[in-house]
Amino acid sequence: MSARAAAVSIHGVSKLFGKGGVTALADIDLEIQPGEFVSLIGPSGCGKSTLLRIIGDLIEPSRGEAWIGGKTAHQARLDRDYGMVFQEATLMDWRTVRKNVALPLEMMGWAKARREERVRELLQLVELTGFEGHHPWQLSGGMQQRVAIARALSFSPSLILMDEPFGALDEMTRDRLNLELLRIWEATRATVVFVTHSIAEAVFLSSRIVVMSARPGRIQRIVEVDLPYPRSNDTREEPRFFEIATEVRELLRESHDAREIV
Ligand SMILES: Nc1ncnc2c1ncn2[C@@H]1O[C@H](COP(=O)(O)OP(=O)(O)OP(=O)(O)O)[C@@H](O)[C@H]1O
Repeated sequence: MSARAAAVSIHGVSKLFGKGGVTALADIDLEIQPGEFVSLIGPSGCGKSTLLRIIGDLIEPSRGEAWIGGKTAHQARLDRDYGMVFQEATLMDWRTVRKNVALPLEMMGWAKARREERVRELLQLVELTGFEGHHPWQLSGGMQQRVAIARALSFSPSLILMDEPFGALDEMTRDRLNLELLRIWEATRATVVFVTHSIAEAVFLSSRIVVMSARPGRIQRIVEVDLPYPRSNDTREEPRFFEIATEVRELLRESHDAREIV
């Protein structure tokens, strides 16, 4: 792997589901540099999750290639270069917070003492120290997502893939977790690819926003977000924040199903 390889490199990717079925993605080219925070936004069904899953080697493209840090997506998965977080926290209800976060490390055969040390660090990072012995059902939705984020970070992945991780949370909780996610991102220096339906969330978090159009899913435009990091709640009040949000909203309106976007 070359030191200068892109974190994600997508070349001519198309995805067709079933024979003569849905063309979910057509001719996607995208390069993401190490340490970037890139959001994918677009109308429902435009292929955001499909693209994220191709990057994560959960599904194969029908055409084209996905390279991760100079490796094939498949090799990157074998090397555990990914952390993944989905809309549902998918925690194991019968395991405590500590044991949920430790699960990938257990599967990799880490010794107990090393595992415990790592879990301690991770829970500190997501501000859940003190909740080690709780079960998922004793936590709020936002706390559960923080456990899922800690678990995804357990191997110190270089790439974190997030599919609407805060989509099921109320707006206040989402805003707070957005801030926390930026702090974690800055601390880990990982590359993040983030799927969202929320324009405000995309602008607040991202260094670039990939605006997609529907049927078949294509990249309509990539919007640079030139708001400086670290960002704070004040960032959401800046005129530049509104300008970029308006630009993204207008791009989405140009695309057919833009009314589905909130
Ligand atoms: N496993 C599958 N089999 C058949 N069609 C699929 C499959 N997965 C996705 N699709 C279709 O591919 C298209 C893109 O789906 P995808 O879930 O990637 O879109 P999305 O932009 O993430 O949507 P949403 O914003 O609603 O989550 C849709 O038309 C969907 O019905």
